[in-house]
This record gives sequence, C-alpha cells and structure tokens, in this order.
Amino acid sequence: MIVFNNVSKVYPNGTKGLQNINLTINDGEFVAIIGLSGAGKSTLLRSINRLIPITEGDISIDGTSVTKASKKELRTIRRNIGLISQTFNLVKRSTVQKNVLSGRLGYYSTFRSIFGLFTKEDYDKTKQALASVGLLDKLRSRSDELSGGQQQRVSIARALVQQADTILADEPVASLDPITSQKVMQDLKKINKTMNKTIVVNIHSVQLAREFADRIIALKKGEVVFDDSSVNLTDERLEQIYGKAIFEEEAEV
Ligand SMILES: Nc1ncnc2c1ncn2[C@@H]1O[C@H](COP(=O)(O)OP(=O)(O)OP(=O)(O)O)[C@@H](O)[C@H]1O
Repeated sequence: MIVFNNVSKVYPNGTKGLQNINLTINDGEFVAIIGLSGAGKSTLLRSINRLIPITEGDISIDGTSVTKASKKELRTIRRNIGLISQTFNLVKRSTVQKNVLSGRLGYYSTFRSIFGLFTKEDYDKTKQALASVGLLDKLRSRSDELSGGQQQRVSIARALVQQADTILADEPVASLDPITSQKVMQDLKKINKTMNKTIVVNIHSVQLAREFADRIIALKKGEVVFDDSSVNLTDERLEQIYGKAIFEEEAEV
C-alpha cells in the first residue's frame, strides 16, 4: 500500500510540482495518472521511489516512510519498485538477456554486480520473464535490433525479474504506435491480474487509461482533481481536467 500524506513538492526555482496530495494506492491496483503536460504526473510517480524528493508531507509504502528512509532502506524500497520509462532505458549494445538480467542487480553486493556474477536461478528467471512478454526468442538479440515496442517489453521483463511488487510506468507508450501501445498496455494488465502487481502508469491517452486502468487519478496544476473508477470519468469531468479543447482534439482524430 502506497500512502501520500499531505505531500507537496516545490522545485528549487519555486515551481509547485505537487500541492497537498493525499492518496492511498492499494496492493494490486492498476492506476492511471492523467492530466495536461506539466500537471505533475512525473513528479508524483517519481516521488514514490524518491527519484524526486518531496518538500512537504510523507510518502510511505507498507508502513515504511520513503521520505525518511536511510540510504540502505531506500535501496531495499527501490528494489521492490520496478520503473519503466518512455525511453526504455536499455543498454542498446547489450543483449536482451543482459538487459533483463540487470534487473537482478539490486539483490547483489557491488562486487558481484560489477562482475555480473549471476546464478542459474537468475538466468532461469530471465527466461521466464521474457517468455511472459512473448520475447523468449529474442534472448540473444542485441537490444538495438528490436522495435520500440519490443524494447519496452524487454524493460517490462527487467522489472519482472526484479520481483518488485510495484511497477511505476512513466509514459510507457508515449513513443509507440497505437497498436504497439495496446500490446504494451495488455502486457502490463496481464502482469497486474496474474501476478497481482500494483501498477501506476502515467499516460497521455485518456482512451488507454479508460480501457486498462481500474482507477484514474487526474492532476491539474499539481492537485488531484479526479480520483475514481475509470467508468466514472464522464465527459464533464474530462472537461474540468483538460478544458473544452479535449473534445475538439478527439473530433479531429
Ligand atoms: N527539475 C525541475 N525544475 C523545475 N521545475 C520542474 C522540474 N521538473 C518539473 N518541473 C515543473 O513541475 C511541474 C510538473 O512537472 P511534471 O514533469 O511532473 O509534469 P507532467 O504532468 O509529468 O508533464 P508531462 O506530461 O509533460 O511529462 C511543471 O510545471 C514542470 O515545469
């Protein structure tokens, strides 16, 4: 369970990224965060694993404060949170196998990680994870030989071998075509349902948010302006979040 308690973030230049956020994300939920560019989606998502430090309030996971965690505690917290981003963050010249294996690094001391001393179990887990995103046949391919959608699925596999309970996905489909976006979202949904992982995804597409998320949280200027089941995201609420322009844009598509 992820709990935001009166959380605010003011960037050093004075920009308010988040304003007094109170939220509870339960285990196994699939949550989409929507809102205009600059609304605070990335700030919210990246504050969960303290990639962005908050300036007020507290964020806790299963009762442990992320905000107050020591370096060592933070390492353990981060091991339990997979992060998927728009740019996939793969080592492009490395094989798919090596990229996925790197998800195991959080379990090892620096020494072992430098020398890549992985166990048979690590290799088996890598295969399983790649199979679950339909990419086992790419095990030995170089990552930059894969399409964008395949690379994103490799990054999902890396999060899976990490055996994290929570997966944060920051615009995971922003650079993918509509069909590939659907496939990646389906993979995330499958992981959510079959492995009971908590998924929090920042997404610009309201349509995909509605289709895949159980719960939608909308931000506007750093504040939560909608937090409800996807089915309750009516046109009226959408207009409050995005303004009238959203309907004009949808009509153009
Ligand atoms: N490092 C930073 N320094 C100063 N201001 C920042 C910084 N990062 C983000 N901001 C500001 O904080 C606000 C929230 O930004 P954030 O990136 O969280 O929005 P977002 O909803 O994820 O936007 P997008 O959809 O464009 O990614 C914006 O006004 C942004 O300009």
